[in-house]
Amino acid sequence: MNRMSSAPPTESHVTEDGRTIGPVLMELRNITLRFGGVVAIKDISFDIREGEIRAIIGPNGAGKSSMLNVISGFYRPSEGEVWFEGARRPAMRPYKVARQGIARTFQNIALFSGMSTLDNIMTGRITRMKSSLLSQALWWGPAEREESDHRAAVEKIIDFLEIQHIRKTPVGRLPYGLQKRVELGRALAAEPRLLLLDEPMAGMNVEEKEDMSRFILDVNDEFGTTIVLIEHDMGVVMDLSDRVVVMDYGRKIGDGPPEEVRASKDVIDAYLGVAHD
Ligand SMILES: Nc1ncnc2c1ncn2[C@@H]1O[C@H](COP(=O)(O)OP(=O)(O)OP(=O)(O)O)[C@@H](O)[C@H]1O
Repeated sequence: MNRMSSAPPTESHVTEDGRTIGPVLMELRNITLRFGGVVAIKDISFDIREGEIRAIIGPNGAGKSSMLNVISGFYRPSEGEVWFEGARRPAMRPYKVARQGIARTFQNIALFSGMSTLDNIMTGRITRMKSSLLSQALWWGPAEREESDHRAAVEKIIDFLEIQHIRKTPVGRLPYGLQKRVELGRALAAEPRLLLLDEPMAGMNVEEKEDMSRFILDVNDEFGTTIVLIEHDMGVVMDLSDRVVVMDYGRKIGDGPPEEVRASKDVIDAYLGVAHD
């Protein structure tokens, strides 16, 4: 499926499957990230357009998670700049980045296992809560009204992800695929503009992968959410993404629509391990 055509950074265009890809939402400019002597990312630049699904792929240790952490604001690059919505993003704490509309899921599930599906998704609303902790604790005035608004938003997500039947179940008792779906729900509860998914299909069986793929596409289609995902399953990457960044040893070795990247000799050599014709 060709879901992407190139367009200038300020212009929108419509994909073959009828989705609108807007102007550049985030730009990574010459990002280098060092951990002591280890250079995890070496001078990488790329952009992320509004409404697109952007994949980051590469072999183990290529620097994908490090890049996601730069995008999320968890890591500050050693060199280079992150531009978000047309402005250079200053160094800021992760919760401030979250308030800018960036949410993520993790490679290993990071839910509260003793809490219900509903309560876990509710924690995703924290960045949108306005009333003070004291008024929430006292269940006072504005806090009560706010709580019911948040509750309504969470119920919508539960319907959207088709998890009504497990809304009261402690997530630790759920099968893996459903836990990943709850984690997606928690990220969606923040109503992000940019959603970062770190290996959303890892450890899933075929059916669970199909379900997750469908939900990722639906989130993108229905809410217009821009999505960046790291994924090892090449079939999934090729089906879902508009554009793919390929990393190897901290460098960018490919960037473009999936079919273009798949045909690149550098990428085949580094990552796919497929014999050349
Ligand atoms: N916090 C850290 N401290 C030191 N080195 C790190 C740290 N995080 C990552 N690295 C190193 O940076 C490099 C890139 O790691 P990273 O986890 O970003 O790669 P990856 O592509 O996500 O790998 P994987 O697919 O295995 O998750 C590796 O050499 C790794 O050992």
